Amino acid sequence: MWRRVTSVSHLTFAHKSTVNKNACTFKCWESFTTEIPRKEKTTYQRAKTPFITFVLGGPGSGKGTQCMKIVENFGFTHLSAGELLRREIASNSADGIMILNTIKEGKIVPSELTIKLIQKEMELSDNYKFLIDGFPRSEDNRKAFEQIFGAEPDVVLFFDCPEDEMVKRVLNRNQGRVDDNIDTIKKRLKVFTALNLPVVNHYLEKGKLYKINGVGTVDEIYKQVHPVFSSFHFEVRV
Ligand SMILES: Nc1ncnc2c1ncn2[C@@H]1O[C@H](COP(=O)(O)OP(=O)(O)O)[C@@H](O)[C@H]1O
Ligand SMILES: Nc1ccn([C@H]2C[C@H](O)[C@@H](COP(=O)(O)OP(=O)(O)O)O2)c(=O)n1
Ligand SMILES: [Mg+2]
Repeated sequence: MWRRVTSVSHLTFAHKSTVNKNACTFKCWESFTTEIPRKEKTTYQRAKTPFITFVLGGPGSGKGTQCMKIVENFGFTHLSAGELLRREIASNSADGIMILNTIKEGKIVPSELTIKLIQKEMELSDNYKFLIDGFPRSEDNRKAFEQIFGAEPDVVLFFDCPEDEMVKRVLNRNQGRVDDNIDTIKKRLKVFTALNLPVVNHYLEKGKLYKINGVGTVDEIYKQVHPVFSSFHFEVRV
């Protein structure tokens, strides 16, 4: 269910993909009715233009879980910034200790480092559809990405979830993560409010934000997510 919650605007900024350029779009869509605007038939696959989705939301808001369903249904490649950083720690790379200490403190790793890891994965992939999960987490992340890639995302999903629900989920996550403890979670929530919400507001103003109610069962939440992508006429897997 979707409804328009803010005014109409034209996208006039520089964009790598020509498909959405100057397209008339709405500032923000919030789940309310299943009717969301049908995008014109796209040529993403033929053109191999990267289709970039940023997946935002606080810790435990369900980003990774919903990304798995988008991958299953629409064949995206899922790049979790946090997962790439954890892999870097595990590989004992030169930056590993710094990344570990940053994550333990609930802080944000320097943008250039995270972007380098994302970029490497994108270059290794044959796919053109990417979910970049947990990125950008700050205005600095966002600006550095735009500068390095010379592109903006096509879609930004934002999983809106109350803090108490996020804390409950993170404490039950059981993945042995160094940052899934109450002290670090409190710090991460503060960092989320201070640094990530400005990014959310930026994309709201740009007309790219799809705000998803992150409370409910996984399937209930995915029912709000699916129409965002079907509106782009990607092939749906059966
Ligand atoms: N809708 C939901 N209801 C209850 N638990 C959920 C829901 N979605 C995800 N979870 C669980 O909550 C935890 C955090 O989800 P996750 O997808 O890892 O969130 P994020 O990537 O935003 O931190 C995981 O253990 C996951 O299985
Ligand atoms: N863009 C990013 C993404 C994650 N990080 C660091 C800081 C985050 O607290 C941790 C974990 O991120 P991750 O996205 O895996 O966390 P959640 O799935 O939201 O619980 O990684 C970062 O520094 N910069
Ligand atoms: Mg995650």
